[in-house]
Amino acid sequence: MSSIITCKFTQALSSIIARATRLTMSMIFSKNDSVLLVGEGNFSFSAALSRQNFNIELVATCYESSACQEAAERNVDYLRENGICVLFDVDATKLEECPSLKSRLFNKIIFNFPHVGGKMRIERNRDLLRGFFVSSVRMMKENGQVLVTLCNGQGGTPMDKPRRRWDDSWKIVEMAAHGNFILTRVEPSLWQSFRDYVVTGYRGLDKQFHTAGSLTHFFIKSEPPMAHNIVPRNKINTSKCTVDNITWKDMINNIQDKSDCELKCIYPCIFTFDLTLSTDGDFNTAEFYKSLYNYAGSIIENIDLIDCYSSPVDGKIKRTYRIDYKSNYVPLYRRRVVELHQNMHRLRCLRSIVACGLSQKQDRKTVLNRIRCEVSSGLRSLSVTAYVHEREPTAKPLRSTKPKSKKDTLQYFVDIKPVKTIGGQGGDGQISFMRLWVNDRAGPDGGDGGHGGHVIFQATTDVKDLRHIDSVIKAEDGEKGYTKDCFGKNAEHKVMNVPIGTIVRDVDGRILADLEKNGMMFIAARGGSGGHGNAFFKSNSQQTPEICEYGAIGENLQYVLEVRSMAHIGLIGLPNAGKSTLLRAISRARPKVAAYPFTTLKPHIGIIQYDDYEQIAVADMPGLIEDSHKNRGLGITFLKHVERCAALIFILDVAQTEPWQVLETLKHEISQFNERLNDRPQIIVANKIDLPNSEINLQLLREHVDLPIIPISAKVGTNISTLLKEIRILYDNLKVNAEENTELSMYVLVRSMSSSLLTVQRRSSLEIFIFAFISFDTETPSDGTTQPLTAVFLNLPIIPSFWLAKSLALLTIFFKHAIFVPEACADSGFPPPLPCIKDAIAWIHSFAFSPLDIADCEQVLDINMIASSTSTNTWHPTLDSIID
Ligand SMILES: Nc1nc2c(ncn2[C@@H]2O[C@H](COP(=O)(O)OP(=O)(O)OP(=O)(O)O)[C@@H](O)[C@H]2O)c(=O)[nH]1
Ligand SMILES: [Mg+2]
Repeated sequence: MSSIITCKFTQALSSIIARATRLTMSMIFSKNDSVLLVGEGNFSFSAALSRQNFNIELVATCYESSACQEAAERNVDYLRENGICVLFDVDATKLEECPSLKSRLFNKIIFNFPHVGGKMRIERNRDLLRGFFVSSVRMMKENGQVLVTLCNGQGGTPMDKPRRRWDDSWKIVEMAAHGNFILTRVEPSLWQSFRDYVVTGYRGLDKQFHTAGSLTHFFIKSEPPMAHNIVPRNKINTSKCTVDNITWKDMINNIQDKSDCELKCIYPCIFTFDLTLSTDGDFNTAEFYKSLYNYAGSIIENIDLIDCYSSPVDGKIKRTYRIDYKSNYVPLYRRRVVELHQNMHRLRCLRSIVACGLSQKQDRKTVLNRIRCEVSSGLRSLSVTAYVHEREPTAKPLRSTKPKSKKDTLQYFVDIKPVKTIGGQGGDGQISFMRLWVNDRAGPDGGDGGHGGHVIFQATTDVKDLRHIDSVIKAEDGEKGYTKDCFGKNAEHKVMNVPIGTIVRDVDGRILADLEKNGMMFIAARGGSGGHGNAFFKSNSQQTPEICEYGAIGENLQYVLEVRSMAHIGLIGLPNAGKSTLLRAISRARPKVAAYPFTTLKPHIGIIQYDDYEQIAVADMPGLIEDSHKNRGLGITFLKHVERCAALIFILDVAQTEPWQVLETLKHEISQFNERLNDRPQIIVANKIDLPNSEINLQLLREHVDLPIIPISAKVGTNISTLLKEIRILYDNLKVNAEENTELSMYVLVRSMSSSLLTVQRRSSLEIFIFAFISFDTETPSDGTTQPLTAVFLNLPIIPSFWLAKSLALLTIFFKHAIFVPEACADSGFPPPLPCIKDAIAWIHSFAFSPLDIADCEQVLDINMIASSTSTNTWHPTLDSIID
């Protein structure tokens, strides 16, 4: 009986839910609406919506190029059977690029649970939303709506329970503003009653999103801010407002300026920025408010005077106002408001603006930026590059919101490290004899020892310096052999990660390897091989050998590791110029700052992050002084670090007199270390412009130095953003130049001339084939030539002699030029280079099918013969000339 009641109750409940759903849906969809569904992972939502029979025209799209799951395939079949258009490969941020959607407009565009995949990618999810709104505005009919359903907390509106921090949310209202949409409604997810709707999670069907508390956001199109919609129609009469302490709220209180637009944006964003004015005494607040009211009164929520002070530079009174921008009708996003805010300079009545500070938080009490120079003329002419690139889009530096660590662990950048590498010892062989109960002399069964591990340096992006490398690196030893023919275990190789671009030198300074690509390895010390056990020595004549081998000792070699590129940019300046302060201001690095010279003794690296995920490394250096090259101060040996920076920033303290002399000194000192350092791209920065006299010194510096100068205050934070933009422009130029140069660069790096293995890498797309013969047949054949036994193909593995003929012939098909490395033969005690190479050429020539152009080969050989008489390093220019 009770089960019948339950059953009836359930039926009644589901029919009520179904009716309620239909009612809600009928309020959303009108008859014959064309609806575009975006990002339909498994098409279950499209199928569920079509089953409701709302008389609407559906187009279902998804990002993937096919339906990968069975359920998705079923849904697609169902949709197609019912005449619904299903499109694959549709990017939600480029809807207009889809050929089938190009000429169509829709009443509704629905995007449920947008996500880029992976966890915690807030920035990228915001980009997705922004791109979607910008794209969908082109696909909308007039009065169309966009519906976006997000998980609880993602949207960042007060409807989210619990509400996340604004900067931790996807900022849907601001992202929609990029497409000129405003939020008009937020409802608990409309589709919860769709039984068949299975939300695809970011890990596929099996891990779904938490849809509890999800919200559907409704957006409509609006107009971007223009004069007619941000300037209020009702004008202010300021004749009565002569009091100086009048507030913004008082002034606009009596003005009812209703917009024609009926639909209001709910939960609009508020943007708060500061404005600093230089006043001459008779400042009229009412007139100032009126100017702002007539400029953008509809979107200004409030204005507060937050600071009023007398400038130590020019003695004028500075007034800092904090302006809140907010609109219920016009879509606002940060960059748009920043432009509006900065355009205030154009207002004649506001010519005295000295700074447009951008405040991070509303409740912040301090004035962030007090730029002491006139914005309209001064700032624009600060730097040629800044001026030229002013209108070009440059990536914006990101400010880290995470607080810096308070630990006082000093972390220096280690870019040179001498290391001793010891390969593991091979395990000893075992002597043992098997005894069985029927055969107590079953023979020798001592196993071999395992091989010792190698020490390997591997280039990886995971590490940036050599701080973690110990001065002695020893690989594990192999295990000894066991009885019963059991072999000892080979030891694991010891792989040490080094930064990409690490150069391995031997103790004499010769370059042995350049690990310039991710994953490249260099075997620094080979482990010894394991010794044979006595079972190995069993022979017909010796059935019970009582001998075994000891494991071989691993190689013990010393190297010097060097990181070729330390940072993109190096900071050069006198002690106390503010280099460390600047690095602290622009990055999360924490070099020590103090008012005494030579605070910094070793380089520090800081990373500047940009909003296009580019990272620029900046190195803080110890201070340089006059006659550093004569070993005054810390000397100039630390400039070897500067050699590894692609560009330089000269920091001058303009609070001191004659800063141009300082610049001369710095340039002279670095030229004493390496003349070519002065040719590197540079930026000149005038620091400490917050101090008295800096204005005058800056002016004089400009007269003496004919280069762009960026005035900053590293301590106060003035003009840092301009500097960061300049750094980015410089970096982009560097990248372009680097890409152009790599085509023709090529290095030949030889590990150890006396060793039998050479390591050479090809660093260009040119078809050059490099090889060396490392051993020759000692038995001279009748024709008097020697024959190569083993060759090392320097960009290929070792090829044994019996493969040599064929392999060589095959290889020469693919390569236009060949380069011999003759030193290998010379050093390994085999015939002297010249006859040996001639033999080799004759030998290659003897192949009937060899397509190798001997003329070319000989020409190359001539050059190489000259090069081979000098050190390895001199090969670089030689090889470059070959390529040229
Ligand atoms: N007023 C003012 N003081 C600054 C500014 N930049 C740096 N300082 C001060 O100058 C002093 C030296 O700053 P550091 O950053 O240690 O200088 P440094 O160039 O790294 O000095 P060394 O490491 O000794 O070469 C500190 O007391 C800073 O507070 C600035 O822009 N304005
Ligand atoms: Mg310092």
